[in-house]
Amino acid sequence: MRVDLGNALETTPGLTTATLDRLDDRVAAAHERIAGGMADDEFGYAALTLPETADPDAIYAAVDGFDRPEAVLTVGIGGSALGAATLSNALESDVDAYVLDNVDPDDARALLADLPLGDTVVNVVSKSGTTAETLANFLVVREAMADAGVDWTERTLVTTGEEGNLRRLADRHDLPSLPVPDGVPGRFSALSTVGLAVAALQGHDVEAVLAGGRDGMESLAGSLYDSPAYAYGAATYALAQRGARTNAVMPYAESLETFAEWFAQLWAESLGKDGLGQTPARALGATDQHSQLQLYRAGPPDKLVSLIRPTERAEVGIPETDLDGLAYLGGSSLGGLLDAEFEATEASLAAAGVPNVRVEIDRVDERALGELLFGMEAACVLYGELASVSTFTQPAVEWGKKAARGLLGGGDFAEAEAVEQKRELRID
Ligand SMILES: O=P(O)(O)OC[C@H]1O[C@H](O)[C@H](O)[C@@H](O)[C@@H]1O
Repeated sequence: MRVDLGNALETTPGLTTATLDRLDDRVAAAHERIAGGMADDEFGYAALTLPETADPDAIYAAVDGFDRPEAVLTVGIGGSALGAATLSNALESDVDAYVLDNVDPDDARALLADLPLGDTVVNVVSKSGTTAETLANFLVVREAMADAGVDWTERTLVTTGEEGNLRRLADRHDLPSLPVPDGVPGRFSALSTVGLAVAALQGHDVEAVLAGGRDGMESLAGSLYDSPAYAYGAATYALAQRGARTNAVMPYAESLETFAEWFAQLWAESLGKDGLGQTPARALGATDQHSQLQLYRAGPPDKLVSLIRPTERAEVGIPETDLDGLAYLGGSSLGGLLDAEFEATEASLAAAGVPNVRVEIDRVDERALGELLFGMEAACVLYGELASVSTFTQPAVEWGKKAARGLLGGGDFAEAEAVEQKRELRID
């Protein structure tokens, strides 16, 4: 992963090299804290050791019993789904991957009607084993399988913590199961059993993903000038301090569209604390040049745009044409056009004084994705250290989970009472 901060200099809000130099002492101290947390397997920091501690053989062994399926359906939400989805939507496979995260009845019904249930592996993932959406969806999927005459116990893989409803269910039915590693919050679990089981089921090279993560680990250092991940974390932090409240993440590759979703959870849940944080916005280049870029360039000067691209792409030539005004496209390629759009967007933002950061990987493959996921996690942890927030908790999300559970009669939660107190100003 390579990071180029040039277009964040002398912008509004903006950085100067003097700002970065001053920040670098704090990066050194934060790096020591992070390295210490990793060495002691502290909660959260342990996620950054996954490239070394995750066991690919255990993952392969857990999925071994399922002959290459036609499809894999992940039932999970947030950190229990987005890492796996990022990998499966980035990498090609003849095993189709689907995610059931939301509890939208129309969507669930349509998905289940289309799936070849007899040849699908259901990958249920929940760290807590109690998330209402995941368990409800799983009950629906299980019933659909039974209705279709499929023995769900033969087609289900469970990934969960040591306790909770899902662990009990796996034990009761002797289902193949994987543990969620200790000390790893869901949004930091992409490089663990949570994110990698689907990759294994799809025939991807799990070891290469972890090797990419190790590349990322090795590039952590006590100076932002020596570490692309820390350069990204430090620059985004400093820009946020100066007013870049929104970070629009814009990969220039369809295959990385889900990466932006994964990033959004990582950034929002980890850093949105104590009135601080940076709102992640999801965009896709070049498509969103034609919808969102106007705002990013000419709207309120409270944004940073992160432009992400692979430097190698598939070669698809654009045929020559003698149509007036289009001849310039002929002989070029779709990738060449996309790269030109990427560079034009950077320049257009820079010309308007809007800070933007370039993040590049060599190509969209297992190794580069492992490095990218690790790099952004490390960037986020560094940002959290610099901002002094509790990066690895999500109390605001837990509040809503309790309120919903209380409403559904799943226990006595004071949070549910707040729902009754909703104010109204109705216009019918
Ligand atoms: O894995 P689970 O326990 O089911 O949790 C799934 C998700 O639930 C919550 O919304 C948390 O805020 C997320 O961080 C988590 O990823």
